[in-house]
Amino acid sequence: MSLLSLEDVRTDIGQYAVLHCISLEVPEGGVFVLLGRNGAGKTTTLRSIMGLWRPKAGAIRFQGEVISGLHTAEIARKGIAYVPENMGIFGGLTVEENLVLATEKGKFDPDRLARIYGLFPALEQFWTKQAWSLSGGQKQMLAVARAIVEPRALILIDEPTKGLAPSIVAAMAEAFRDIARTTTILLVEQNFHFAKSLGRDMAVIEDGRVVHSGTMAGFAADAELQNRLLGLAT
Ligand SMILES: Nc1ncnc2c1ncn2[C@@H]1O[C@H](COP(=O)(O)OP(=O)(O)OP(=O)(O)O)[C@@H](O)[C@H]1O
Repeated sequence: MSLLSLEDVRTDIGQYAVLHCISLEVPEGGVFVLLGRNGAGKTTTLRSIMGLWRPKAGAIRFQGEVISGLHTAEIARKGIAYVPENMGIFGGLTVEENLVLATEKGKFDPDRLARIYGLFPALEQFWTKQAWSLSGGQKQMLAVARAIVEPRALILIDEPTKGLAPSIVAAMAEAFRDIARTTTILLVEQNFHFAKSLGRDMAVIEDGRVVHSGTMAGFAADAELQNRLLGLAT
C-alpha cells in the first residue's frame, strides 16, 4: 500500500480548472519528486493534498484513509506537514518562538530538538534571533525544522532551494537525505540537479496532468525525455 495516493484528482481555482487529472502513488520512505514547468500545477497539487484547495473530484488517501474533504488542521494531525514556497515563518518571532508555535502542546520533545540542532546547527546558534534577520538558507532550514518538530509520516516541501547559494543547497540535500530516513518527503523542485540527487521515485506534471511517472534513476538517464517534458538541454 502507498503512503499517499492521489486518484484522478481535479482541482479548480475559482473559475479555472487547474488540476485536470492527477494520479500519484507515493511509497513510504525516501524522497518522491514532483517535476514540471512553471504553472504546471505542482503547488496546486501540494495544496490540494493539504486541504488548502478542495478537489472537486477524485480521492486523496493517506495511510489508506481518504483525507480529501477534511480540513487542513485535521490533515496535519494525521501526520502531514507542509513547507510552502514562501516558507510560512514569522519574521518578527525568534527561531525558538517559530518552533514552539509549530509544536502541538507548546513544548519540545528533547530528542527531536537535538535532532533539529544536529541537522541545522545554525538554528541553535541563532535560537534567540528574530527570523527576519536570518539568511535565506537559514530561513528555509527553520521552515523545514518547523515541519519536523512533531513526528510526521509525510512532509510536503515546495521549492526549498529557490534563490539559495550552491553551498547551502548541498547542506540542504544532506539534511533532506537524513530526514528521509524516517519521514517520507514529497518534494516539488525546479533544481533538477538537486532533485536528481535525492529522488527515488518521481512524476512530471504538465498542464494539471501527470504525464510521466517512474524512478528518478530512469528519468535521469533519459536526456530526450527530460528535454521533452522539462525543456532541459540535452
Ligand atoms: N490563486 C490563484 N488564482 C488563479 N490561478 C491560480 C492561482 N494559483 C495558481 N493559479 C494558476 O494555476 C496554475 C498552476 O499553478 P501552480 O502554482 O500550481 O503551478 P506550479 O507548477 O507550482 O508552478 P510554479 O513553479 O510557477 O510555482 C497556473 O496556471 C497558475 O497561474
